[in-house]
Amino acid sequence: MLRIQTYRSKKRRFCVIQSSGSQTTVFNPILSPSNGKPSDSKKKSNEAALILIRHGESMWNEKNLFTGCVDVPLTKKGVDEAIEAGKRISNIPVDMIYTSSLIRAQMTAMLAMTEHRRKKVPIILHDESERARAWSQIFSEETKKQCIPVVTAWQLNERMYGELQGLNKQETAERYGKEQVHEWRRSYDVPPPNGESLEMCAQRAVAYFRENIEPQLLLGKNVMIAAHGNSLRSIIMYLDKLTSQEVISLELSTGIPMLYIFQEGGFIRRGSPVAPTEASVYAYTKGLAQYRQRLDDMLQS
Ligand SMILES: O=C(O)[C@@H](CO)OP(=O)(O)O
Repeated sequence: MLRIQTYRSKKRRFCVIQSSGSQTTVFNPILSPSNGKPSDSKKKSNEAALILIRHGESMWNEKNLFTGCVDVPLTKKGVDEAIEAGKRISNIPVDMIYTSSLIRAQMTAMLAMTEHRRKKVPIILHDESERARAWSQIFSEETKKQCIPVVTAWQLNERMYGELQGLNKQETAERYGKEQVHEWRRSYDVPPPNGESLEMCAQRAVAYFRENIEPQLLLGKNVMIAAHGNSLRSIIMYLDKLTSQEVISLELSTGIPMLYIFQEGGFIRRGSPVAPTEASVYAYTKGLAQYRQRLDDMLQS
């Protein structure tokens, strides 16, 4: 069973961003601009878009090494995948971005946003110290409206792969047997040696999602999460109510964004937008269709 921290409804009323360590920042959300540009979120909405994206190919994906919490950058192919993912979601509103603290997820989020038609600038919030917070302030309200806050959270990091980190996946399967390695990689509750099982990964990733990201969705904020194969598998298990058996066969490709609509407290899976011109995606909700229309109008004028 998933063990998820109980979540107090009181928290849902505040924009509280909890990031690394014990520090909690009260964030003043970037409000909808009033300059005729498309408003990305509605203040009083019970509907919001949620985009999940696994990072593009990393240099250790390419070498077929167990990566886990080792901080490895994207390959050239991974960069291209992130840009391609950005094209797929270029018409979906994004008000806030959450990434893990690992560079491959952060690169993916940033590269994807270079393709977004709204052309807001993603800005990483630094709260590692009081000084880091103070020194990264923006002093123009107008500029703030054209930015997207990016929250980095270690809780969204890849599952810690223990003593498998840095080992070749093929060689490990030859040494310990395919079945054992498959169990370590895909089972719900069997941890790799000295590492995290998916269940342990869920205890931090899903708790973070529920405590920090769901409140934003409830406020009508459209959110993108750039994270990892297993931290996202645990979140999808929660969103899609998968059993510990069903999650075994859940595989995520690198760089493919997945869209959910958050509506009346529930999540509706909408697959992956295939191209910016994929009409059906924008017909999912009236809000998305209207957003896209406003983008078209803005870019024509
Ligand atoms: O090596 C890793 O960290 C992960 C994701 O790339 O691998 P796996 O497919 O075994 O979960």
